Amino acid sequence: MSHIIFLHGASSSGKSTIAQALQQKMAKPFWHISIDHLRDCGVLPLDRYRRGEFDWSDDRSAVFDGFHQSLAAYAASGNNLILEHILDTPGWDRDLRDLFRPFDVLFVAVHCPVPELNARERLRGDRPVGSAQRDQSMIHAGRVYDIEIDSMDGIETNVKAILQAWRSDLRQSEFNQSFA
Ligand SMILES: Nc1ncnc2c1ncn2[C@@H]1O[C@H](COP(=O)(O)OP(=O)(O)OP(=O)(O)O)[C@@H](O)[C@H]1O
Repeated sequence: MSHIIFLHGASSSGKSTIAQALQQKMAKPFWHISIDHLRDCGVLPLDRYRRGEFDWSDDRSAVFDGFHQSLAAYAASGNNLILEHILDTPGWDRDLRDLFRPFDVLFVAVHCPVPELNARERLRGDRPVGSAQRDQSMIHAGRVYDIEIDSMDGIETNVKAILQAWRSDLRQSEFNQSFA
């Protein structure tokens, strides 16, 4: 059975940083995958959306549906995934729970204190400061995780905690088959 380690946190909470470090520590190959990777390698005609030639709101749903189904297809073919993603749209949680049913999913909350989130956004300089704070205040509500980590504990501690949870085989999140 393929494994999916799902890092769920606001933008700038540290998901990519943790995913990269975790990938180096796993005893088996794990893909590190995110919608950002599609965005950044030219799969989508982003410049044409930005110029207004296409309307992103017409296409967003199809893009993410395809992304979500591709994740399940990768896993169904025997690939293990470290997924970083944000469940910020109604229905995505249900879609992913259905798609990931055949797989072993470790659902990880990545938290970060608000002043640090704002500082990271300020440093990145490519997004409005405060948007991550807004996301963070909403995306974790009602979620049930296997493990919750705080980015301020440091990458090494976070990776160790995730590895320990993954190896424990104890799964209690909303992605678990027996979750009621
Ligand atoms: N533990 C940490 N301590 C200090 N800085 C960190 C830490 N983790 C990440 N950062 C920094 O915070 C910024 C955002 O980190 P990262 O890209 O990992 O977050 P993310 O959650 O993947 O964000 P996004 O969803 O926007 O891609 C980066 O500049 C990164 O270097």
